[in-house]
Amino acid sequence: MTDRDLHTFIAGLPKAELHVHHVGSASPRIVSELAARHPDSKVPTDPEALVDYFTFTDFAHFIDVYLSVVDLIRTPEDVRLLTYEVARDLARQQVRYAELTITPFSSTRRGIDELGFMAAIEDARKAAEAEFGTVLRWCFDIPGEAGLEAAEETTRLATDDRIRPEGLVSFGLGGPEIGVPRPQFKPHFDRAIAAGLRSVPHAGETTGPETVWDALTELRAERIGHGTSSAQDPRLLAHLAEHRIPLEVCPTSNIATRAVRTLDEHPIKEFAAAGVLVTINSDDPPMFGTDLNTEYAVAARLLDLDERGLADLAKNAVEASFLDTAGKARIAQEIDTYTTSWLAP
Ligand SMILES: Nc1ncnc2c1ncn2[C@@H]1O[C@H](CCC(=O)c2cccc(C(=O)O)c2)[C@@H](O)[C@H]1O
Ligand SMILES: [Zn+2]
Repeated sequence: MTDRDLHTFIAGLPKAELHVHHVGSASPRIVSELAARHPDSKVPTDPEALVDYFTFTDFAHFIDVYLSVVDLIRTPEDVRLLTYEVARDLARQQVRYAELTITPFSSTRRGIDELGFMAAIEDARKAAEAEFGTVLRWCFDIPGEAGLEAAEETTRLATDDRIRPEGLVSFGLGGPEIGVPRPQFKPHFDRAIAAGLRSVPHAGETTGPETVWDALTELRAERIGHGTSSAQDPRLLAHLAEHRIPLEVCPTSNIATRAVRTLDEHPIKEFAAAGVLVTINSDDPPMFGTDLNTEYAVAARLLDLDERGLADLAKNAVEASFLDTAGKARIAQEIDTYTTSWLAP
């Protein structure tokens, strides 16, 4: 298969995305529009200048820049625009289903009314499903570095029946890991799980495998965001494989935040060799100069996959998703039909 064929195949392949951040998905077009609405911001309005602005020296720098984009989102209408446009970008890549990680605390602490925020994301979700056919679900994450107040507020927004949005399926934990031990959030995850949410913390992105163990044992993680450092612990890899706990792998993100030095050093091969269920994701695509299709092409190169291998990778994400059985079967069938017809003589 030529590179061109590979890209064409991936572009048409029906996909699910499990690890992509709401604000981190704001394209240069969306960022420019928001920056123009709020001209006092330090974020450049010129899409070309954004390329430099989105070049990071380390993970902490990435979070600083990320929060400057969060500062651009000030009204429920900003939230609606962002969400709807993100869904449009996903639909263009044949993403049929996406679990979008949203940090409601960052918006409510900046003064957006909580019910207005929830109404805006739900309005965009319904419009996107009707107009683009892309199904969106939400993961509300705790920005761990903001501490227990943020954890408490995120848990309240995710579990209060008068507030929590219909599309919410899971509960996460993001931001820096260094100096932010996972076990302190056990009570919050316990409450979220009791309220029917699935546990999907980031872990092992910027710290070692012990953080992944903490996510599993303390936060009862059903999937792990990144889990990059799991490769350093063969017993952990065996545990992930045996218990079918998927990793949400985001290769280009790990290079952009300097969590991994080069793509060739990325541990995705070790994960696959250990039998871990690997899913491919884009994390904060425009900030990392990527998109989901590009991440599939990267995975194809690193794992040496042909069309059937890529289709299996796409089906991993469907299997690891929080869709119901019928929803999973529908997308998996679509992937098979597409692949069979592509390969037909
Ligand atoms: N690759 C990533 N790995 C980890 N997280 C990632 C990644 N990409 C995006 N995020 C997001 O970054 C946010 C960080 C927000 C944060 O730390 C913070 C700290 C103090 C105050 C405030 C505030 O709002 O005032 C926010 C997280 O909520 C998460 O959703
Ligand atoms: Zn992430």
